[in-house]
Amino acid sequence: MNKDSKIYIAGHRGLVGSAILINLQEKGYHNIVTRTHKELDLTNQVAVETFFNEENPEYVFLAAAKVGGIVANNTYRADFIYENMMIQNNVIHQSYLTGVKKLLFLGSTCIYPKNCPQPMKEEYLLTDTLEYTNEPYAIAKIAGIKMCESYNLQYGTNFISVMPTNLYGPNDNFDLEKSHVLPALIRKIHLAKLLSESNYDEVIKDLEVASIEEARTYLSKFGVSENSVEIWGSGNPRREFLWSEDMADACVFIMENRDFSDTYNKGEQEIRNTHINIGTGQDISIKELAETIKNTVGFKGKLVFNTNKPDGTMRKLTDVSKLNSLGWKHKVSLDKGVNIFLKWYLNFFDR
Ligand SMILES: NC(=O)C1=CN([C@@H]2O[C@H](COP(=O)(O)OP(=O)(O)OC[C@H]3O[C@@H](n4cnc5c(N)ncnc54)[C@H](OP(=O)(O)O)[C@@H]3O)[C@@H](O)[C@H]2O)C=CC1
Ligand SMILES: C[C@H]1O[C@H](OP(=O)(O)OP(=O)(O)OC[C@H]2O[C@@H](n3cnc4c(=O)[nH]c(N)nc43)[C@H](O)[C@@H]2O)[C@@H](O)[C@@H](O)C1=O
Repeated sequence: MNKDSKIYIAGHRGLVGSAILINLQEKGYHNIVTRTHKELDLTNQVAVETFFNEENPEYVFLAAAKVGGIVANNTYRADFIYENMMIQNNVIHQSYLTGVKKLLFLGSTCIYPKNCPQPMKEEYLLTDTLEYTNEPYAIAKIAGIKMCESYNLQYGTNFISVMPTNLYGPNDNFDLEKSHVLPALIRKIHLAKLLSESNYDEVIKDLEVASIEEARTYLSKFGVSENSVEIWGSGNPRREFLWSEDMADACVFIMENRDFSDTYNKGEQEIRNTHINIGTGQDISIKELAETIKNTVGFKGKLVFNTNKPDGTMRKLTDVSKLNSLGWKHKVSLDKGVNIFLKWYLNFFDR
């Protein structure tokens, strides 16, 4: 990519897409094309075809997807498989047809088997069955990896896939039902603290409700009160978390420094491992994460584990040796990230 290259970021208002946009702008890339979901529905084949023919981007970051936490994945199973397959089919196929020079497809570490050996190496893809709560999403993501690989092998395209671990950062989703664990716990524990301080105006403002009674009724559905906060599952699953700006930096680094031909080495094993994990290589239990957030927020109440909610995969620690050997390593530790993230969240709701 050079600084004048025409670059399309699909999903530029999301958690990762917004961080990629800032990262590219900071590095001097200035010919960036974006469309909001409202302006261009990527599940619409004709609209995507028209867009690619009119704009002719040279490089594509595919960061648009139907995304959510464990309960959203398990509840909206049809939406997760349909929308993700449609978005990636349309964007990847049109990128091929219009001669895009390089595309980066964002998958997820949930592509690996439920009981995968740890840490998870790229080569463990398709070696066993998947975790059921997010199987539709994972199958769509595996289809995306195989689509990139297949187009490269048959048509000589240069499409690269990356598998991010759990991410968090500015522009994250804080919806208490649909979000991932880190934003959900920041918001739930912060609201519990506000209740414990009788700071009802702030609770009402955060939840955009009419009264504190309405707020309490809503929060009780999520086990949030002045005395305690409900944590889904047993607290025993372990997760790895990467700050979204680090994720964006890794994406731009790979687009700048890596080609499909680097990963495709003509041996069968290499063809199966064309994707690259992106993570920190360090994980933490949900219980430890909840305690860390509780201390950072300064909440004095209890954490209550609800084992009627799913645990999901017990562990998904990424092996990041491939990424590290390319010369990229994360910068933001989880402790630092949780601190900046809490500040971002408080400023966001202060606007
Ligand atoms: N967040 C995480 O922890 C992880 C994310 N990933 C992957 O990283 C990528 C980015 O995720 P993330 O930034 O968190 O997701 P977000 O939900 O924050 O952003 C996704 C973006 O895609 C857009 N989008 C969704 N559907 C459509 C559509 N039909 N047409 C056009 N735009 C659409 C959304 O717009 P709108 O909001 O308006 O619908 C949004 O801007 C995804 O591929 C995801 O699967 C992988 C592992 C972990
Ligand atoms: C990124 C990744 O995200 C999803 O997989 P997940 O890692 O299971 O994601 P999660 O962040 O929702 O949960 C992590 C753990 O945390 C526990 N947990 C506790 N309390 C809350 C809570 O309040 N909210 C949520 N969401 N989880 C909670 C929860 O029970 C689970 O044990 C998939 O979309 C998958 O497809 C994917 O790619």
